[in-house]
Amino acid sequence: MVLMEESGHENSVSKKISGRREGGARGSAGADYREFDSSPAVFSDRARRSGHEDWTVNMETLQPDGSGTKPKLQPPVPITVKFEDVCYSVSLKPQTTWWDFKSWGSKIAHHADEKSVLKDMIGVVRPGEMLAMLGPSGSGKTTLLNILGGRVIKGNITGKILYNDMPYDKVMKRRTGFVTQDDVLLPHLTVKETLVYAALLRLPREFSRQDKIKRAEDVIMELGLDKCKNTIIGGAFLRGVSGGERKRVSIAHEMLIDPSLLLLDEPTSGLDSTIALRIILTLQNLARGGRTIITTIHQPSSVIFHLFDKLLLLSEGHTIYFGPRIEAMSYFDAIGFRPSFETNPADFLLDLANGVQHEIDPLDRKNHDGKISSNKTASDIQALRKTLREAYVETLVVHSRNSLERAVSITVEQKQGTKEKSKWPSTWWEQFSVLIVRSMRERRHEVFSGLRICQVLAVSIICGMLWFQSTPDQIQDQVGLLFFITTFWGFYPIFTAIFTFPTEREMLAKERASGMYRLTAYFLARTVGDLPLELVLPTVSHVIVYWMGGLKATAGAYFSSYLTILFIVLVAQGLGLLLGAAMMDVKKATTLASVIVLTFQLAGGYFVQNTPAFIGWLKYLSFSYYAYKLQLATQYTEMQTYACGTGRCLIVDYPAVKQMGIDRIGVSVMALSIMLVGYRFLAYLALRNMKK
Ligand SMILES: Nc1ncnc2c1ncn2[C@@H]1O[C@H](COP(=O)(O)OP(=O)(O)OP(=O)(O)O)[C@@H](O)[C@H]1O
Repeated sequence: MVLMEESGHENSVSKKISGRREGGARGSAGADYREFDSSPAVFSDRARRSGHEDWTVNMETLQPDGSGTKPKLQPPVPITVKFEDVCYSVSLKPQTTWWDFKSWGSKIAHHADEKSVLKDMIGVVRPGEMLAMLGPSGSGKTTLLNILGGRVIKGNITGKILYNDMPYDKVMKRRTGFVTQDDVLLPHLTVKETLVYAALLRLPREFSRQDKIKRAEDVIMELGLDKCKNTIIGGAFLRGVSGGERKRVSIAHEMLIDPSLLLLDEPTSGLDSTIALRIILTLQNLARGGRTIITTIHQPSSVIFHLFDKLLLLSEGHTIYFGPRIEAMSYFDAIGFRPSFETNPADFLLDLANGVQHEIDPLDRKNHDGKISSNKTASDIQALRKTLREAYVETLVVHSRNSLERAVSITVEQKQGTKEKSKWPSTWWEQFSVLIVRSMRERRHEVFSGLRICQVLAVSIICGMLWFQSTPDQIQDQVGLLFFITTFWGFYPIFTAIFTFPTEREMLAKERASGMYRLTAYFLARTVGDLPLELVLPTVSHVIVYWMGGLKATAGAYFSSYLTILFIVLVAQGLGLLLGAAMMDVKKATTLASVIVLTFQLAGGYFVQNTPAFIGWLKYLSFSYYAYKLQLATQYTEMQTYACGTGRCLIVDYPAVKQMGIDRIGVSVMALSIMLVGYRFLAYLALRNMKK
């Protein structure tokens, strides 16, 4: 009965879309659900019968051999993903803050609770198949997808996950595309820039630069992004492409490399039904080309539902169905659940996973618009979920376990390597140069934003006016100006550099997870790439302040003062990078930076001249101290004098200068050089240990 309903439903869908019929009458429900897995033969037969070929949306270029795309990508490597008894749990520690003593007590009193997120997940997806993971919100779809994509490191994972009977490794990483639920893209790049840079980084070395760009353009066409290719991606506060277009860019980003295994987290959420269908059709076409596709999906339309080959239905972290999509309804019919009125099978299955079964009230059955009732009490919901879980486990015991090949455990797997050598898609130098250009393009708006320019110009002009044409005779004012220049350019860059890594954290994690580039290439490109832009503002400011402020008008003094400013900017930038990379949280990093900035400023040698011995060492940590000393040395000589009382005194004897001294310049240069390299090196280490 249900089988007929399902077939009927499929027919009506097929008719609506393509006028073709899908599937035919099948055997009894029990007999139908004899396979845990669908064999390739059965699958390809099904694919032929599905008759969806004429739905194609400009798919020619996505043929398995890459026809229509020049040059040809390697044909996909067939990948079978098997997972068995996969469990995932996380420990929920009580929230403790160091300043809240009460929370310490609660931490001691309560042991961390283990939260089971996934329990005994089992399944297999073969090349050519598209698996949909369906389930209510919070049922564990994203978590399982992340685990299958090798992207979960926190928590406790047990079970077996194999890719062609091998563990997940670097080779697999580069064959895998992963589209996250939130689109992780650089907001200031255009669609075309985003995809061209991705192509340059991700496509194999055999491709020439022109070929890579051509591939990006082809994918833009395939995903219908041509109209918006020159529009910026945008973000929360920056108008860019639409949500649907952004999602398609994320998918295009992965499709560029023509991955053999493609994982997608809710690729259709927030899209209208036509675009959603188009995306799923694209994925189906990719699968037909021999790829393995695994996607989570929230609430598919019936049309979309019928495009999936396999279905994994989750309920509260448990599987309640895994198998061919076409057999899902017959399975539930066989265990006593069938829709009592015509409905989208996906809705029916989602309701079941939610522990709800809608029925037309028998008393109203005669009425055409009969009332829909559902057994919704909490205990009923739990009972239904339990029944479904148990029924699935029972079915699994009888039918399916044997069809999954046994494999070594996940812990053993991780120690084994694959024989195939992992290769970076591009050379270090290529990675560096693409990343440097990308980073400069992404930041061009930021660095030259009108606001920043106005800010620096305003401060410089005000500063120039306040100290207008000062002379060494006004020694107190002039050393004040030198200290101000040092502190301003010593701290301003910290607060811009702090944002560098935390704001790109997700991007970095995503790109590193897909093996796009080496961390050294990214790190150097990100830090070196910003330099020319970061150095323009201090250059402009220095011209204004130096000449308005009446500082020493010789080329030697001007340029050495200028180089000192650039030096301090670089050191401060390094400290900002370190704080950002170590904290990976802008709020925390800025708070810590403000404490450090104040400490360095106070210990810089201008405000306090007689520091107590126990804290006197602090100045040696302050880069302001060394930079201020260098600035003094650029302006004054040993024998230079200033007007004091009725006569003239040596500048080196003026208290603020005397306690700093203008000798031993080499030590200051050395100290700043160590900081310049040291902060960056520590920042790199912090980035390397960044939690995903
Ligand atoms: N690291 C973690 N710490 C605490 N809870 C976690 C963690 N990872 C997952 N969970 C919990 O596991 C459950 C499943 O989350 P998951 O994001 O996989 O659900 P989902 O089915 O993808 O939901 P949605 O459709 O809303 O995205 C949620 O209750 C989530 O809060």
